[in-house]
Amino acid sequence: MTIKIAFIGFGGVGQALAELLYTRKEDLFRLYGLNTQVVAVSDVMKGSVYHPEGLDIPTLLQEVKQTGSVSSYPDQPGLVKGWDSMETIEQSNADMIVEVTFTDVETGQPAIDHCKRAFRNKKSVVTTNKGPVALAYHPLAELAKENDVYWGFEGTVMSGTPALRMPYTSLAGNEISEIKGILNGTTNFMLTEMEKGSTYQDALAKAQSLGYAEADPTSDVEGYDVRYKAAILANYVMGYPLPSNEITCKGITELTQADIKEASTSNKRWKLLARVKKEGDRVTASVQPELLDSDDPLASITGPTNAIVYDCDMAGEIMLTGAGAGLTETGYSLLIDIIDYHRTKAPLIVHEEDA
Ligand SMILES: NC(=O)C1=CN([C@@H]2O[C@H](COP(=O)(O)OP(=O)(O)OC[C@H]3O[C@@H](n4cnc5c(N)ncnc54)[C@H](OP(=O)(O)O)[C@@H]3O)[C@@H](O)[C@H]2O)C=CC1
Ligand SMILES: N[C@@H](CC=O)C(=O)O
Repeated sequence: MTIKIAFIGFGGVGQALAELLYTRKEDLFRLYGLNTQVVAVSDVMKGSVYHPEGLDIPTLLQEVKQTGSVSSYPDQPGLVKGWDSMETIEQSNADMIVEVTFTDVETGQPAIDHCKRAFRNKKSVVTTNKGPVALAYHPLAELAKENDVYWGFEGTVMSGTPALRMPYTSLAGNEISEIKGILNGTTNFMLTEMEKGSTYQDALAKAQSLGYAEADPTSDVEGYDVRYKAAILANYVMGYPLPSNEITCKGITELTQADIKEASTSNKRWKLLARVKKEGDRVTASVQPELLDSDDPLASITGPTNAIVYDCDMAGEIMLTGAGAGLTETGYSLLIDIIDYHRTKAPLIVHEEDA
């Protein structure tokens, strides 16, 4: 059973997943009977290449590293170059679209249209792009269902840490009255670096170089990235259609080094917190820096690590902590979804070479 995969977007996260699919290939087959084949990559600046019988992952990664583009992938019979994202989604023989373009914090595009086009063409989608889930969860979930395809988005909240699957599976049956947490790796990393004496600009540059920040880091530092994550938690975990523009949002841009120093002299720490609260039939959410006592479990979360606390009526408070950003970690989140897809959908797929 082979799952044919097309990458839409081939930046840090896309390349990290490609690397995992290659290096873990034998284990994935041995452990889960999972076989994958990358048939297409389509990226704006890094070019586009498609072969119905599969592309060689080390060659793809090497071409991107050496030339900045997959357009230099060696020509061979059947190879197609130059398809844009929509042509790749529609015309390739991929079963699964890996949507890893940048997250647009205003419109969620072009990722929303990529998901729609894929579902209408009976293709499943796994994504770490927050836009489609934060802005269009309900219509997209409906469309995926109508077309009997899979939609996975574990990495949209806390990267490879199972912040969405855990409440869905392991906390099932609880009434969750509040979800709060540190949900952005870049800003938590920056606050930690600034506590150690780094300037705001140096801390941001370091977060960018480590692959934690968004393509436009304004999304991180102004809190828009966390606002999307809070919307995802409200819509997906709490089942409430909370529009992201109804979530009050303040980032860390007004926090100075003096504020951070003053907090630590009084045994406190600034953290950028999201809170999603259920009150009666309503769910409300906020994103803002909060001053926490140093004995608060969330105060001890440093660097790019994130943490989330689910306030459950039966299980009590459950806290989950782990990576909030990072290329391998986020690539891994897509792999979790692909394995899940394989477990639920793959028995339906039969390609000629499997028969
Ligand atoms: N990095 C992380 O730790 C995490 C990232 N995410 C999310 O994962 C996604 C990918 O992140 P990351 O890989 O770091 O981001 P990058 O900016 O490295 O990669 C995004 C890629 O998408 C490409 N792209 C943009 N628009 C299109 C389009 N219309 N068609 C095809 N390709 C397009 C860009 O092309 P080019 O630049 O060549 O123009 C770029 O190569 C983002 O949505 C991000 O929010 C989620 C969790 C953690
Ligand atoms: N830029 C984001 C990436 C993950 O969503 C972050 O820093 O958390």
